[in-house]
Amino acid sequence: MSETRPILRLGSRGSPLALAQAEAAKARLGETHPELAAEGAVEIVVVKTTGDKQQKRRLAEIGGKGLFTKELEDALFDGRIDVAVHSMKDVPTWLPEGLSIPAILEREDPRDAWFSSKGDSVAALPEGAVVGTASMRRQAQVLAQRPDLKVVNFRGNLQTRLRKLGDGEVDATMLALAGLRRMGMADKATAVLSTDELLPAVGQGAIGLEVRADDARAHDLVAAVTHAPSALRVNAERACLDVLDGSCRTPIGVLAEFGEDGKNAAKVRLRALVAAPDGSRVWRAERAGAAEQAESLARDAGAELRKAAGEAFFEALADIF
Ligand SMILES: NCc1[nH]cc(CCC(=O)O)c1CC(=O)O
Repeated sequence: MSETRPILRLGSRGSPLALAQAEAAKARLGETHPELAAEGAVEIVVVKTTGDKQQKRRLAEIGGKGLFTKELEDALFDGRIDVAVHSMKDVPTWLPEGLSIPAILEREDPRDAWFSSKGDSVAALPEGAVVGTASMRRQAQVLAQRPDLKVVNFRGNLQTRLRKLGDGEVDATMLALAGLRRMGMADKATAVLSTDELLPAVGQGAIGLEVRADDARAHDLVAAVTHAPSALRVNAERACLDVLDGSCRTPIGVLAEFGEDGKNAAKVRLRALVAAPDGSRVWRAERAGAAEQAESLARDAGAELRKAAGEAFFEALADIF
C-alpha cells in the first residue's frame, strides 16, 4: 500500500463543534483548490488539550486569554499542523509573533440562541427565573434587562446542558446559534435572540484559519478561501475589542454588519457594548460609515466605551484575576 501524504494538515480541537468547523474548512479548501479535493489531500489532526493541571496553570497565568487557541498554536509552531482552525470568538486580538490569520470563512449567523420552556425570550421569563450561563457577556445583558433573574454558572456540552435544562436545574440558557447550526441542532433552540436583546461576542459565528507567517504555501492556499465581507466584519469587531482590551471576564459585545439592512456592502454599522457583570451598568456605542473605514470606526467606538466606563472599571475587572 502506498502511503499518501497529506498536502495540508488542519489542526482542530477534538470537540464535536471544533471537528464540524474543521470539516467545513476542509470542504471550502477542496472547492477552491482541486488538488485539495482529492481523498487524503487534507488531513484533520486532532490536537489534544493538555492535562487539567496544565490548563489551570494557564488559566491563572493568562487570565483565560488564548485558552482555546494555545495548543493549536503550539502545534503550528512545532510543524505538526499547517493550519489551525479556530472559532474566531475564542481567538485573542493579539496573535503570537510569527502567526497570522489569512482567512475568515463565510460567517454563520452571529446571534445567540435561547433555550427555555418558561418563556421564548429574556423578557418572557417568569419573575426570579434561573438562567444558566458561564458567559459574562450573556450574564450582564440578561441582568441589565431583567435584574430580578438569577444567573448561575453553567457548563458542559450541548447534551449535558439540555439535560440540566430538562431536569429543571435552570429555567433558561443560551448558546451561539452558529455552533448549533454547524452541528445540525438549531431546531433544539426555543428562539433566536435579537441582537438588540443580546449583542453577540466579537467574531461569534466566524471560523478563522491560522498559519505560520513564514509558510507561504499554507498561507496562499488558505488566503484564497477567505470571505472578504466576513473578514471585514470580524476584523472591525476585533479592532474594537483591541481598544477595549477586555479579558474573557469582561462583558463585551460587538457586532459589525453591512448597511442598514445588512446587505449594502459599501456601508457598515457597528454596535458595541461594555457592561458591569451584574448588569447594573451598560455602556453602548454605535458607528455607521463607509466599509473601508470599518476598523477606524470600530476603534473609535471602543475608545468611546473605554472613556465612558472609565479606566477604574476595567482595572476592577482585571483585579478579579
Ligand atoms: N466560547 C465557546 C464557543 N466558541 C465558539 C462557540 C460557538 C461557535 C461560534 O461562535 O462560532 C462557542 C460556544 C457557544 O458560545 O455557544
